[in-house]
Amino acid sequence: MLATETKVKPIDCYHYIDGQYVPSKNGKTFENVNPATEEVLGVVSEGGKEEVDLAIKAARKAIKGEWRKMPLRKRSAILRKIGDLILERKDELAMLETLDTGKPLWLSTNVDIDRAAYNFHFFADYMISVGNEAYQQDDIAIHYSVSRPVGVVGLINPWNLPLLLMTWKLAPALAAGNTVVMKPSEVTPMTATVLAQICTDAGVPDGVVNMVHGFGETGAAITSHPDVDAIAFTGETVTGSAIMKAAAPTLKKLSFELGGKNPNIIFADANMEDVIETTLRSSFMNQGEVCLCGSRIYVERSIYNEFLEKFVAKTKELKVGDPLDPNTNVGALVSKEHYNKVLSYLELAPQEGGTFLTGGKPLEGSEKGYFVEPTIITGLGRNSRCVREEIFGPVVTVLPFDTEEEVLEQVNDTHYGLSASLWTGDLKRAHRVAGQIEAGMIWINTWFLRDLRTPFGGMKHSGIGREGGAHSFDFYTELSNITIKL
Ligand SMILES: NC(=O)C1=CN([C@@H]2O[C@H](COP(=O)(O)OP(=O)(O)OC[C@H]3O[C@@H](n4cnc5c(N)ncnc54)[C@H](O)[C@@H]3O)[C@@H](O)[C@H]2O)C=CC1
Ligand SMILES: O=C(O)/C=C/C=C(\O)C(=O)O
Repeated sequence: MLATETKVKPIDCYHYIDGQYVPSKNGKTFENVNPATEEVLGVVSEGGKEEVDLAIKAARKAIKGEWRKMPLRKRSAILRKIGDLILERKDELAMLETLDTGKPLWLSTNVDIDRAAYNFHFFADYMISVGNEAYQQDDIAIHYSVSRPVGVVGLINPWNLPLLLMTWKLAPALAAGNTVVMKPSEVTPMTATVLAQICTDAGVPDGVVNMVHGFGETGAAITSHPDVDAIAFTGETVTGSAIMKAAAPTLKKLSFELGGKNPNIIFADANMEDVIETTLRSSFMNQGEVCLCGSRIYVERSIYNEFLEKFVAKTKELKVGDPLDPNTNVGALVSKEHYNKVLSYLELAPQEGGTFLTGGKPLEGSEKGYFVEPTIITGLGRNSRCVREEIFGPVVTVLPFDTEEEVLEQVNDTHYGLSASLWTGDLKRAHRVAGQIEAGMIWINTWFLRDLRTPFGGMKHSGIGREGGAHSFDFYTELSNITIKL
């Protein structure tokens, strides 16, 4: 531990199959490392084809069981209970999340774990309020639709918001009556391991929630398995592409939330104080490891210098370091591999003509842990790799622009299309520009303001489909239309 000792002990992570924690049959494990200290937190069972088969078999059996037939109100009450139990175990879960990810403990507590509970509370309410379509066609016929669960769903997740993203998929999947096999990231396995037990404690029948730990090969064994009906995935764009290929022979339903290189567009008439405060969050929250972070910042030329002066000054005030210290703003990057990836872009930036206004290097004086100083780069060309590629760390590029047309052209000149944040005091311009940005989610004069009913997801190489409210239900259900001739 660094500054603060903790009573919560890290856990070894086992698979969860048919309501039981189980090790791998062949005893294979790998180490789980705390990215802030480089200490080994524990071991994780590494699942192979055998564990994936067992988990899918349990889920397949359970799909015929009581879960999907359970009265809606009872299933909803179980979802609510899962949310309650997450909140009851909030301190423990927050600490495990921080030990696994390196993010500040206050962030795990107030964002990740709160939202994980809310994902269940939201869908517990949502599931009892939705109905299906019905149409009367003159005096000829009545058409109505009935829904059923998709079946066995594979939920595959990354390491940046481990419990938040797992529950974002698990809650609607369960609400719709499916059974699941979860595959958390190999880098952050602890909170999903606890979540599996919480589901059982809340009354979810055995076999409905299963989990297999492991690397990409374990995920691939799920995505290619003939007895899995659908895959919901969040992670890298190239992984999404590999999953699509693996899922093709068995024509699985797919939901993808992939990478991004999101623009912040700041016009001269925006409220500078709000701009600076929010840009600080959209750049460096969670060490920049949020798919929605705005890492390409475009500023209208007349306020470019003023923006940079204020933004750099505030960035320099950010405290980087011990995730357990309540004053820390930016913690450790999630793993050595990811740290090296981010550092490789910091090496590249000057070669591409960039200048660091702050940061640009590992945290000074830090001997252990994967800490990188929040970094602002200017002077890069629009085609430089640092401007075009997803770095997924505390690194932003800032470029000036002169006209609306010019900035829109640059903003849309990318394969990604996840989110954007647009800043202006002119309402007409706000609507006009927002309507032309090729992204799934656009915030005006704010960032990461969420309502779980809204469509969440990306276009182009940033994803397929949308999550949230009715959109999640669309994915996790199959519809049959029934027509009665009058
Ligand atoms: N936009 C987003 O939401 C996120 C994007 N990323 C991006 O991805 C990069 C790497 O992060 P990772 O977690 O390693 O992402 P990843 O896409 O490699 O892994 C995400 C999950 O997919 C699994 N997986 C990997 N290969 C697979 C395969 N062939 N078939 C099935 N499952 C597979 C992994 O084990 C993990 O559970 C980051 O540097 C960042 O650029 C990471 C996290 C979130
Ligand atoms: O659902 C949310 O509010 C946030 C989701 C964030 C991601 O999907 C991500 O960072 O990968």
